[in-house]
Amino acid sequence: MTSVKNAQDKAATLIEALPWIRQFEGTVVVVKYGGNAMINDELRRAFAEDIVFMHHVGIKPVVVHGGGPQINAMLKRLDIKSEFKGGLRVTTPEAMDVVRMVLTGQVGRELVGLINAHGSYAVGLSGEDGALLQAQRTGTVVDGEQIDLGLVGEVVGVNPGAILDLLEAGRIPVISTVAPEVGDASTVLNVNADTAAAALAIALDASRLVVLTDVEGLYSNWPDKSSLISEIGSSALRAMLPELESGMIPKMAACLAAVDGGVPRAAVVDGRMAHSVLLELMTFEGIGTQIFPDEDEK
Ligand SMILES: Nc1ncnc2c1ncn2[C@@H]1O[C@H](COP(=O)(O)OP(=O)(O)O)[C@@H](O)[C@H]1O
Ligand SMILES: CC(=O)N[C@@H](CCC(=O)OP(=O)(O)O)C(=O)O
Repeated sequence: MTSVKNAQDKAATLIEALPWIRQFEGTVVVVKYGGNAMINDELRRAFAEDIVFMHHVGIKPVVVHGGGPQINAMLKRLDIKSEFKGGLRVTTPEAMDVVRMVLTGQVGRELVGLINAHGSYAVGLSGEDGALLQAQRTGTVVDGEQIDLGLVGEVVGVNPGAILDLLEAGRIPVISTVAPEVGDASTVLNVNADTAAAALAIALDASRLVVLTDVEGLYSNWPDKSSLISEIGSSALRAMLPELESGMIPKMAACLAAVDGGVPRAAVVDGRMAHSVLLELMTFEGIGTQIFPDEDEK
């Protein structure tokens, strides 16, 4: 009897996914995989399974990855100092070489390998390939003071041609977020992966931006973990932005930019939970924090 009940539960779970599969079929979903969410092999494998599952039900996943902790580890090994201001890494030319090497040569390669354990789907590329991203140097403001971040860029242009070609060919693009500087393609800039994922989601007309990180979502009263916000409209989030700290600043600014730019929903979910991408996309409740445009306010 138990096994029949188990089988029925499994069938119910599959059926729950049906309206979502219908809704997202044929659409682009940009999934940002944060370095802090790449905790162990089991979770990384579950992430790759979610992406391959999406591909097989007719969704077009585009993976944009981070790798902040992995960059930190390599900088430490090489004895290069690095600090964050306003959630962004102050990037010297020496650090930039490491950022590019780790994101494109290490983290991106590993993700491609994990996805391709299921078949030859994933193709890795960076913002430099096919002039995918163009970036402009940017600073940040901390406590009212303008800070120079060095070789850090914000995305000012996206050439989605290379991605669209890959999607058309049935591939899964895996993107690392270093980008040539506008007007000087020989200089590469370090772009925060959340920022880049939002720009790509807008340019690709994505139906969702899903951001995996190492917290359940956005807390209204960080670090009080009882204050998880399950959904928030764009104006309310805009009002919260000046209060946010560290990595949540670029993350929430990116979700807001995506929704303002026409992406119907952005969500921040807990990448420490296996299959968080599918749970967010394919269940009625979703998980984490979902950001919606003001006009959808109930
Ligand atoms: N209001 C908040 N709600 C949730 N997390 C917050 C908040 N403010 C700051 N944080 C911090 O932001 C971190 C996520 O950003 P970050 O470390 O850059 O993640 P990732 O590597 O996934 O991009 C969380 O681990 C948490 O320490
Ligand atoms: C400018 C800037 O801060 N760039 C990030 C790029 C990687 C990233 O965004 O990684 P996560 O998503 O894991 O945080 C950095 O150097 O760490």
